[in-house]
Amino acid sequence: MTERIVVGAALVDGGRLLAARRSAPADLAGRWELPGGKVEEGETPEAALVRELREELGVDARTGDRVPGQWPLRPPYVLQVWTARLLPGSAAPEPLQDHDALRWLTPAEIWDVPWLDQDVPAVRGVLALPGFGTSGAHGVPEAH
Ligand SMILES: Nc1nc2c([nH]c(=O)n2[C@H]2C[C@H](O)[C@@H](COP(=O)(O)OP(=O)(O)OP(=O)(O)O)O2)c(=O)[nH]1
Repeated sequence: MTERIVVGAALVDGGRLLAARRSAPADLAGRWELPGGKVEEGETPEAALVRELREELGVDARTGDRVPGQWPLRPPYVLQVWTARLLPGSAAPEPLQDHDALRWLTPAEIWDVPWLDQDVPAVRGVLALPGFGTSGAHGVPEAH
């Protein structure tokens, strides 16, 4: 079976990570995830992430470094994560599609929400990024 990629964004702003609560399907609703979605045929993961963030949250974002690793989801999907930042002038994220709540979490708050089980190792990877929690050093330089 060919592996298919789901991309998740480690969207960081002011030293906080954006977490999104899923509103569907029923078995995932109420749990928290990294916003993102399935990479479409012929699309790069980075382009898919920018598209998904626009569709789901109404934001303009750019991707930075990839968080090392990949995590199995329901076959054939695997989760890969990229750091991302809002572009200057972007709207603030809103839960437009797939989510019913958003939270910006400091590193100390990161385990305050019930992440999807399969996201826990990915979120650990985000926490391990050099400098996460100290402004401006998340693998994505500040946009100017
Ligand atoms: N976006 C996202 N999806 C995740 C995460 N963890 C996880 O298990 N998933 C699952 C939920 C879904 O079954 C699948 C991604 O599907 P999606 O519904 O977000 O993707 P999509 O926007 O492309 O939706 P669609 O084309 O299927 O309607 O991966 C995560 O951190 N982020």
